[in-house]
Amino acid sequence: MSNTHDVKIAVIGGSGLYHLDNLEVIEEVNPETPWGYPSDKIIISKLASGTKIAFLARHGRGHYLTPSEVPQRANMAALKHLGVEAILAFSAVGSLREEIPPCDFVLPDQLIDRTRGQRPSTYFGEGVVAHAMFADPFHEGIADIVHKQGHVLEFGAKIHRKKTAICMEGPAFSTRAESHMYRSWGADIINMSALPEAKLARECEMAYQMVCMSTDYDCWREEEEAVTVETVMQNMVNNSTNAKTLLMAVLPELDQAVRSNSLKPDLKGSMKFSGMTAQEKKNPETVKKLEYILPGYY
Ligand SMILES: CSC[C@H]1O[C@H](OP(=O)(O)O)[C@H](O)[C@@H]1O
Ligand SMILES: Nc1ncnc2[nH]cnc12
Repeated sequence: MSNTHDVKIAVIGGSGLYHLDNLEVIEEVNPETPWGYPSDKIIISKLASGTKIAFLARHGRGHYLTPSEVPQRANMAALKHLGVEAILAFSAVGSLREEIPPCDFVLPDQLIDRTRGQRPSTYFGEGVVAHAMFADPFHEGIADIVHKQGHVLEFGAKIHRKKTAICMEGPAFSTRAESHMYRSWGADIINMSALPEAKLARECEMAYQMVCMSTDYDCWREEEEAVTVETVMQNMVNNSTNAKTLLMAVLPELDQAVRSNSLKPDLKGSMKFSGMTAQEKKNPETVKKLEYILPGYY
């Protein structure tokens, strides 16, 4: 595994968050993985403290990939191969709850899948079968660290945790009937990006937490105008300032936790015993591809 960059933390920027400011850029990398190239070049930067972070714009800088087109297997594989162990994944979300107004932040702990099977969502198959544990799709230890720094948020924004996200296919927004249905299912926020990103991070044994930024009330609130890209991007101006402030507050403790191996739960090694396929039945080509993310496992 190439750990030459010594970068253990990655930040994924979503809609409206295409770069981080005021960081010393060390290098831009564009690795070809066995699943193709990532969404864009990965920017490796250094904080004043010396902490390095990798930044990847999920839809590409200039936003040219729809949520369904994001090469999520390549994105997660490239980060894993760089040596990343923890990911803060920012996402613009619609709120399905009165108490989560636009500009509030949310750390979900649960996830409902409403994607349509169009997105490659696993590194397994083609002759190597394995099943990752996914009961808790986000990382509680990272959520604890982020939540503790919620007080730095400006513009009156609050931070919520232990909420349920729903990930839809898009790219069109939901109908009112769907929005009401998601509320009745217990979902609190909605986006188009959490899956398969969270699942692939788990297969790569990387600790992954989405940091969601509310941009709108979707379309369930009859008295409110239904969500448009214009509303989302207006609120993303404040959200993106808050995301950068929060990040700077969170990184020192997260870096310390990752480097001292004290981030819990520890996912390292979790995929080692998840394989089902008999040695003699494994497809050597797939085994070779998997070496890129989980060397020596299969
Ligand atoms: C521009 S509104 C819909 C779009 O915004 C979110 O993107 P991201 O999660 O990358 O911030 C949402 O998931 C949709 O892709
Ligand atoms: N209402 C919404 N539905 C899906 N994804 C979103 N991202 C931001 N707002 C959204």
